[in-house]
Amino acid sequence: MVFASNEGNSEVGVQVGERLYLGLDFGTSGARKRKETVDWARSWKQTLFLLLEDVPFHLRQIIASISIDGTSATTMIIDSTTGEPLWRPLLYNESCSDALPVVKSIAPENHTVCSGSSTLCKLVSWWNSVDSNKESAALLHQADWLLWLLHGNLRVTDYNNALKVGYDPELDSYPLWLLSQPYSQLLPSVKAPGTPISVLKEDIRTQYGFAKDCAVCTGTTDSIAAFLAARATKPGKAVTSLGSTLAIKLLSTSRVDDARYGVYSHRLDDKWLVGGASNTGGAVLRQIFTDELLENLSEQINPMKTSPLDFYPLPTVGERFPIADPKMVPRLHPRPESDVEYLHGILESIARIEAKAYGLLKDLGATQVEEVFTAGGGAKNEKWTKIRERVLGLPVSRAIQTEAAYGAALLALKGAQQCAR
Ligand SMILES: Nc1ncnc2c1ncn2[C@@H]1O[C@H](COP(=O)(O)OP(=O)(O)O)[C@@H](O)[C@H]1O
Ligand SMILES: O=C(CO)[C@H](O)[C@H](O)COP(=O)(O)O
Repeated sequence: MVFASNEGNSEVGVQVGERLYLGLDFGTSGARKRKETVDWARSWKQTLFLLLEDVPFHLRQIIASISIDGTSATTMIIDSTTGEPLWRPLLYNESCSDALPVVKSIAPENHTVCSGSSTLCKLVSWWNSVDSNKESAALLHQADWLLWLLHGNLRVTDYNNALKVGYDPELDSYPLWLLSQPYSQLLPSVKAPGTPISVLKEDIRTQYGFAKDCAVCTGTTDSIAAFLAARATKPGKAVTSLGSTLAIKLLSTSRVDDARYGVYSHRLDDKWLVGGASNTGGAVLRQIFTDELLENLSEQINPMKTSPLDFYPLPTVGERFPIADPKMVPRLHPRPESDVEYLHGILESIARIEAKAYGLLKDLGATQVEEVFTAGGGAKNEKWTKIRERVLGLPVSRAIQTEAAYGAALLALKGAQQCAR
């Protein structure tokens, strides 16, 4: 949870008349409860209200707007009247490859939806597996559903979250091949990220003491929120989010989409955020080392030395980008005796995947990457930054704001500015 202020910083020392803008990150570990929690929807809802309670009471009255980011392609099938889930949420990295042949038969070749983990595959998989509730169902993404709990208007999303269900952000509409399907009635209406939808619901506002005019605005995906937080505005600037996964976003003047490699382009105003998300990243590190050990071992690494170890670190079977292969097997052997060498090999192997990813974006026609900012938990690892700089052959630095929640707060600010017009 992060506040942005109209004074341009994220400190919460408040001046008279100042307003604050609240961003909540429901990224992979941002606002998740424990791993063993099975009822995701209940857990997210509880966490949302715990976060509202965590906002210091004296600040609640001056919060002008709220926005939320969530994991991309985390799909909820809900009752269109009550908003209650009709099915368990299908998480961002789940693959519904049973629906892939059908989706491939209706979508253009190599379209972003042609991946088992796309929102559209999840929708089609659900549609084909149930007999009841089809008429009353609606589709929302994780961030949309949480925002609905705050503003009460069902069936609204943003064009970033809608990308993987097939929304075309260039045409600003769902394509005809999608609208002609029987399940198109489930699709939410689409707004730009940071669009004010409504004021905070009366009961929540009075219970928690928020202001009467507190606006709830559309959100975005977690890695776009991390990009926004880094405030990179020129084509050629990129953000690598080293969280549980490794997500890459490069600001480009040209749009590139190719499901064969898990590459897609999100719209960012009049430009494109080209990239993809690999399943490598911090989750696999956490399977092997504690965060404390990671820090200690990293200190002993000489980042100027090339590691001869060639791994493909994945937490489980399956990769999305730069190789889209749901059957890819993790490669983390041979494990050397020295844990420092082992970690060095893993960090360097992840850096090689990152380098391959940026190389691929260039080959597919995106603007050439010039500089990489890092967000997420891995951003604090200076040795890793040095390794990545050597392997990528590019300047790499930690973003000034590494929290995706800050990007969501910037969207809340954008929404509040629209309200003020
Ligand atoms: N010193 C470190 N070096 C590299 N990675 C780290 C370090 N400390 C934590 N991490 C990784 O950061 C990840 C958490 O980052 P975060 O941005 O919170 O992830 P998420 O995508 O889940 O929101 C963990 O998976 C952990 O392995
Ligand atoms: O891997 C993820 C989980 O942290 C990201 O949510 C995700 O897949 C990246 O998607 P997008 O590029 O659509 O934001």
